[in-house]
Amino acid sequence: MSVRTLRIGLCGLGTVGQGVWKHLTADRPELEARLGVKLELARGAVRNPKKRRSVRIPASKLTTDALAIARDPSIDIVCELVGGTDLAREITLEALRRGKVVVSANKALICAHGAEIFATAREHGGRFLFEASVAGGIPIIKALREGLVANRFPLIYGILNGTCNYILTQMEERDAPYTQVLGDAKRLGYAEADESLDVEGWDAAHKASVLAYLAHGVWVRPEQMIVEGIARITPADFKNANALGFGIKLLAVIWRDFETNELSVRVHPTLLPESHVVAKVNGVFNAISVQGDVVGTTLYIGRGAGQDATASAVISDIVDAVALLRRQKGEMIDGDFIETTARRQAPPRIAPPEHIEGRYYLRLTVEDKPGVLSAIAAVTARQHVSIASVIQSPAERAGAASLVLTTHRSNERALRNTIARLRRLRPVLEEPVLLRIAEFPE
Ligand SMILES: NC(=O)C1=CN([C@@H]2O[C@H](COP(=O)(O)OP(=O)(O)OC[C@H]3O[C@@H](n4cnc5c(N)ncnc54)[C@H](OP(=O)(O)O)[C@@H]3O)[C@@H](O)[C@H]2O)C=CC1
Ligand SMILES: N[C@@H](CCO)C(=O)O
Repeated sequence: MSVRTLRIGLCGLGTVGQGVWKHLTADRPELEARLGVKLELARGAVRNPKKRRSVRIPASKLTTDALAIARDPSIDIVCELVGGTDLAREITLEALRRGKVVVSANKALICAHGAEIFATAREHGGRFLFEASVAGGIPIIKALREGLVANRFPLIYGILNGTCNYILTQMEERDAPYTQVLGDAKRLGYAEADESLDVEGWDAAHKASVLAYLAHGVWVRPEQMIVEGIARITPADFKNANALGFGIKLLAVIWRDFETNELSVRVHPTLLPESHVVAKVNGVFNAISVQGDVVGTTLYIGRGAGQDATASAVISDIVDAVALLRRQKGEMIDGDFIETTARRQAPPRIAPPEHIEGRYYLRLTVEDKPGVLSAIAAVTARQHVSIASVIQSPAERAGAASLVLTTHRSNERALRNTIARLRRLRPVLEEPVLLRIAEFPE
């Protein structure tokens, strides 16, 4: 019996694409023996074919026309690794309309166009696989969709951006300047082509949107989330957090109250108790805690970005794609691909800010003179925000003091109102810095 050859097209041969090319080339004999097919890295699309790359790719296989790969009838599996949402959407839809399997690492694309992509796949018998889109090498999509299918998920939280975790770790451990560490993260291939997506929290928001869809069956847009990045965190915040017994992590939190049927999705720098396992996850590593109503808490840790970890996830999807393609199309049934683990129940509503509760850390740079603290306390009191502790230290600017307040339990609405009023106080010299204090179980 002749062995079937499956042809793979890689749209994008940057950090991730070259990793896939490298490892698939090295592992091909082993994979082919296991899968019972021949795998051919048939074509690759790039913007600049003359660019030097870390893998050797015959010029005859390269094109600048990524859509030609999506439309090529001889290509069975299309890997969309160009990034962005415009060309990436076109590649994905063109390939799915032809019944191909599309493998993607592109969380921005899924967050913006996931509903359209899944609908197109369903309509045309294509398949869309996206393990690499969340948490790099951690198989969190498989865990949610397959391993935890028996569960509902009241709480999913964790570190979803490797670049930010790398930056925060380096700032805390080495006292390294923010811009220098960001430059290192870019050189190491962790950061997005537009690094503001990382440091402003949007990349983690895109990933949280993908996880929220898998867990709850609704697409939550970034505008419906609280999204705050790490750019305003200073070495003083690490010092203050340490003094209070905390570390600082950029966390994504997906919380659902099944009684009120409300859902909130947010991304923000968070103070985590130093003893918390997620607080100890450093560098480019990601960590995701998933609380299931049947299983309890499960935790996933691994490299969240970078060439090899991401290639590992893409290759796992390619292997799944081979299994899907080996089955007769006519025999495919809905159940062989579970799109979301969410139950068939009324979709959740987005929780209003007054229902999102927690404790807060507020850093203010203020004039160092009598009456300032009481003016600030009057504002918090009017918003029913109760202060738990105050740390005062000299600020960097002359004549100013840095005030760090921590609060008892309050809510997002009250804190928003508090900050809006504090901004208007004359002795408050800079934009307040607000961090959340985690209250998660271990
Ligand atoms: N880097 C990482 O750690 C991770 C990245 N991802 C995601 O993977 C995807 C790819 O990321 P990454 O590899 O880092 O990105 P890169 O910027 O390194 O690579 C992008 C690739 O796409 C090619 N490309 C861009 N525009 C076009 C175009 N118009 N036509 C043809 N080719 C084009 C580029 O060509 P050329 O090389 O000629 O410029 C390059 O090869 C993104 O969606 C990203 O979010 C997901 C997980 C981890
Ligand atoms: N820029 C992303 C890549 C992985 O999705 C990160 O740093 O996490």
